[in-house]
Amino acid sequence: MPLTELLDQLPAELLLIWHTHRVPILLSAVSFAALIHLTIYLRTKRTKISVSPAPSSPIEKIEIKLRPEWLPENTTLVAPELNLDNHAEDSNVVPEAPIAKVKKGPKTVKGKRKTSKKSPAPAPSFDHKVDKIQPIVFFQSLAGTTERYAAAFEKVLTEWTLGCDQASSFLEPQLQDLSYIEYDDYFITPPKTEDNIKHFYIILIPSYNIDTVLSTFLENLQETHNDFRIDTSPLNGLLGYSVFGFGDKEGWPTEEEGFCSQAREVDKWMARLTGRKRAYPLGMGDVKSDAEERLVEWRVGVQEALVEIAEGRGLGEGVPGSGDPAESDEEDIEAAEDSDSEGSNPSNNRVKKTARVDEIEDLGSMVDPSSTSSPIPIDFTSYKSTTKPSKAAPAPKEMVPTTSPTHAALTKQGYTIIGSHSGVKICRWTKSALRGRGSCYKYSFYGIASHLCMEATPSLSCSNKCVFCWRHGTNPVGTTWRWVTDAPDLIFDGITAAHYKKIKMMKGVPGVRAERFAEAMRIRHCALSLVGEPIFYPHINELLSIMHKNRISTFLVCNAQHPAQLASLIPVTQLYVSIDASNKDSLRKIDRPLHRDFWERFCACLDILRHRRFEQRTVFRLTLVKGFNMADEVRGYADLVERALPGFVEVKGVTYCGTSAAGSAGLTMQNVPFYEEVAAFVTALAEELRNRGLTYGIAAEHAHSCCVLLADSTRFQRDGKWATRIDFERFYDLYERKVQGTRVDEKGEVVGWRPEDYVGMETPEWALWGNGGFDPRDQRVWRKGKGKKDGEKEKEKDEGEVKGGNVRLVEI
Ligand SMILES: Cc1cc2nc3c(=O)[nH]c(=O)nc-3n(C[C@H](O)[C@H](O)[C@H](O)COP(=O)(O)O)c2cc1C
Ligand code: SF4
Repeated sequence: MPLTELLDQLPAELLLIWHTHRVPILLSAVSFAALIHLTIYLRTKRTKISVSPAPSSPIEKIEIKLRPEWLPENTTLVAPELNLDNHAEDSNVVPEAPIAKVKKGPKTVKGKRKTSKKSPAPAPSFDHKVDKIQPIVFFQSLAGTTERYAAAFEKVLTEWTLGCDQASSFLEPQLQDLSYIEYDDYFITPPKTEDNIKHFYIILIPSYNIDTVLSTFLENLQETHNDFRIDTSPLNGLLGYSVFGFGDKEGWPTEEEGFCSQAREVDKWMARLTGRKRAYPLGMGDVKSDAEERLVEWRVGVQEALVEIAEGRGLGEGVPGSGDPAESDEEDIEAAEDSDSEGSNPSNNRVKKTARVDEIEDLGSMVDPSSTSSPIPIDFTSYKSTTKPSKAAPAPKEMVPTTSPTHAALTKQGYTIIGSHSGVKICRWTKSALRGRGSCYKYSFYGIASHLCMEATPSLSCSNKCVFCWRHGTNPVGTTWRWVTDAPDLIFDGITAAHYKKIKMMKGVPGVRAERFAEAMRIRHCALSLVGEPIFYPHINELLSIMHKNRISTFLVCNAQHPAQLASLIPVTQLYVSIDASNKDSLRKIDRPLHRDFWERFCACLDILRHRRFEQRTVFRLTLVKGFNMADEVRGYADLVERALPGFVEVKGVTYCGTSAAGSAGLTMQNVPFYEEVAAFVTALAEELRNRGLTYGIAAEHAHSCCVLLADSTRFQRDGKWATRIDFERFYDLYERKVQGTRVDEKGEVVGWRPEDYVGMETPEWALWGNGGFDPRDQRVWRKGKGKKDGEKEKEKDEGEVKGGNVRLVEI
């Protein structure tokens, strides 16, 4: 057949083939495509796994996302600096560039469609023959005070409901922590239960003039009220409610100055959400004076209101639910506007209803751009007003003014306050070393002689309220830097001068050794761990540079709550992160963080530490508190070690100060672990890490301060012997680029130094695990009643000074 004829017939032939074999052809094509897809997928997965190099490799790339809300406020750290490249040397990380702090986008509220503003849901009638009252005691607590009051309150209320004449009308009161419940289950409508169960809300809350979980609760209440799809009074189905606030008159003497401000806000929003079903007036108590008394008074009033309801008389005259018409919504708005203009909590700004139209048009600029691809949630509930001109920001205040009670309390405890936010204190180990009675564990592990060490902080404020913090109740707390800021050189001059002054005062103390006294007049080390959070200070990098320039080593401890600042930190001699718990729940209980997203912040800090391990010595500091963070947490801690791969893990038993602050945090001597218990914990942790193929071993101990050191044996051993000590001079030389480091990039070019570049001498024999950790050249002094017992492993659970009957243990 000629070619032209063949070509003419080709389309018809192909069509015939297609019609005859189309099913197998299609199936083969689909299978082929699936095979290719699967291959690509598996290859990608394998590639991801193999990207993670061995722990000590200096070419690991990790991506750490710094959320916009983590960017510090009122500091000199600006967005472009906030990446992991901001070191004294080059870095190999590709961080996600943080975006400027953005306005919070509107929240999506799930709820039923609003029927009509003018037709609130029918109020529940209470038939005392068949209906039951379910009281729910809600509380929120950051530092534990309200939680304790709420638990006691619920107990007394339960006894009362069981014993009162109307007992048959009451179900057992429930206690609910607002931190754990789903707001939507309770604060959009009353809980769904059997028809004859009617709810009564009792709310106990403290007040915080900073952004905390309480702000979230308040925002939720007002957003629910403002959501046009939800009835303005969706909690009208409640029998009633009442709120009690705990505040502090010492700091916030009057309501105008903020006393119980958030309790007042909650009461206001609950009035709106319930259609004014305030069963008993808002109660308020000052935790430092009359809280107990006020709470009892208020409870009696609430009980009387409950009796009225149980006996079918409702909430009394003039209150909706008793037949009197609800106050109009307009009045409601007016009242809210008034209270706004009176300067209520700035975190609780609302959208005025009259501003709604503008806001709908404005929404485009407020919605998170990432959400625009998905179906746009209908949401006009933002509480941040865009129409109201913002008031000028108040001038910053001093963190610890000289006239404040905090200043007086800290000074009494031996701190010298420098400027208005820095502090220095001579620690007991410095005194001990001056007298030849031994240095702290930092000497055994790293070679820091305590008489050459200064303990200081540039920020007395902290964003946690750890249960074991012995400065508790005296140091200020806060989530953002909002204070007058002192210059770093002034702080440096101030703390060093104060330290020397304190050393000089030791001149006449019996036992002080002349040579050590002379040596102490030249500070060699600074432990930035005294109190508060050093990286909170906006100019921390400048302060660190001054120290390094003066050849003072820096041991900086941070609480893993400020990832942006941690990412921006220049290298320090040894970087610590406090690891106070192995999981979110436990961390919340023990650190009582003020940040809502504390766990995400914590995890981000671990990732930053993982990256930092290539350029400086990184340390996990675990503080073991029996009953809080020890039992069954070994695997959890091992997970965290595996995540951050620190060079060292210091495990320390908590030190106890028998102050009322510790007691009120629920801490007693029973929470202090014995040294054997700490040692057993460390042994179990080391085994768990070994089982995971991680190269940690127990390097050293300082039984005297109940502290054990785990270290990465691939990095801190020399010829099979532990070398945990530091070559400080070499660190400064590396820092000043007088000598070259050995950290290389992917191309093999030197980009900086590694912790291995300033490893010092071998760990001395007496400091090794099993040898106790006390330098034989020093004289060991036993406190009264604590003589040396058989064997070195006696129960050294309360080393410290005895002051006024209280055991005060001093950690550094
Ligand atoms: C950072 C901070 C801010 C506070 N702000 C206020 C305030 O604005 N008004 C007030 O009355 N009390 C304020 N207080 C006092 C607390 O409300 C009070 O200590 C309360 O007992 C804390 O309760 P909690 O332990 O259950 O968290 C504040 C306390 C702190 C630590
Ligand atoms: S992080 Fe430190 S200063 Fe802050 S509360 Fe905890 S122990 Fe105290």
